[in-house]
Amino acid sequence: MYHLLKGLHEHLTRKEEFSVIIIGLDGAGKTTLLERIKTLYNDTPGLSPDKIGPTVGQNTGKITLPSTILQFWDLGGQRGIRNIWHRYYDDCHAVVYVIDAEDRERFGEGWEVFDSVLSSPQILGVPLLLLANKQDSPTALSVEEIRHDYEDWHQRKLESARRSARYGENQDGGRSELSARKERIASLDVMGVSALEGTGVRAAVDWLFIRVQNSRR
Ligand SMILES: Nc1nc2c(ncn2[C@@H]2O[C@H](COP(=O)(O)OP(=O)(O)OP(=O)(O)O)[C@@H](O)[C@H]2O)c(=O)[nH]1
Ligand SMILES: [Mg+2]
Repeated sequence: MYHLLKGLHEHLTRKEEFSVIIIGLDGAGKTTLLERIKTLYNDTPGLSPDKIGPTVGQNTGKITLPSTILQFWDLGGQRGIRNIWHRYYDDCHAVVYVIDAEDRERFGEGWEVFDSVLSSPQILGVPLLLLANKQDSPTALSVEEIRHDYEDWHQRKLESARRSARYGENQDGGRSELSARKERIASLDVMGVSALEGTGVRAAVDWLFIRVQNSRR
């Protein structure tokens, strides 16, 4: 009887675990975000921002929510180590792409990388959240401005590719993939956060919590 009840209790209180990867250019604030999430949700606080250096490899963190565990993988964003991201794609349940909303000079590079993430077939159906970080800075672009900047960049890229007839139809696997990507951009969720101050971080975690439940794979 004891074992039966114990088993039942374990079954009823079991938590489902989901993996979330956090990617984006170096310096976007991914590790600061992960450590902020740990501080907000765990008893043991995460590292303070002044203790965080560039990530070579990965950092992990886990938080417990009602009936759910979110396991985060924060991956280094330096150019030379971005090519390991794809190894995490098969097993992730959500993707967070962080952009430094303050660093206008690197938007182009950020969108180029984001575009290759968007077109990765392994994560085509996986919830994807774009976070415009550093909203505490007076010079940061707002969520709307970030969205427009990406849409403009994408439009320009399509036009220049059309001129050289290399993008979309030919190189990227045909019309269906291009339209899947367009759909994805149209329904893209963008949220503003300050990893440094914690603003918007709970709203982003709520988004992840809801989206991973709704799209189990
Ligand atoms: N103002 C401001 N600065 C931030 C914020 N988040 C991160 N930073 C700063 O941005 C710099 C880079 O932050 P990291 O968290 O190390 O960036 P990362 O994306 O993990 O970089 P890699 O590990 O190299 O990929 C640090 O100086 C942070 O203090 C933010 O919300 N606001
Ligand atoms: Mg880092």
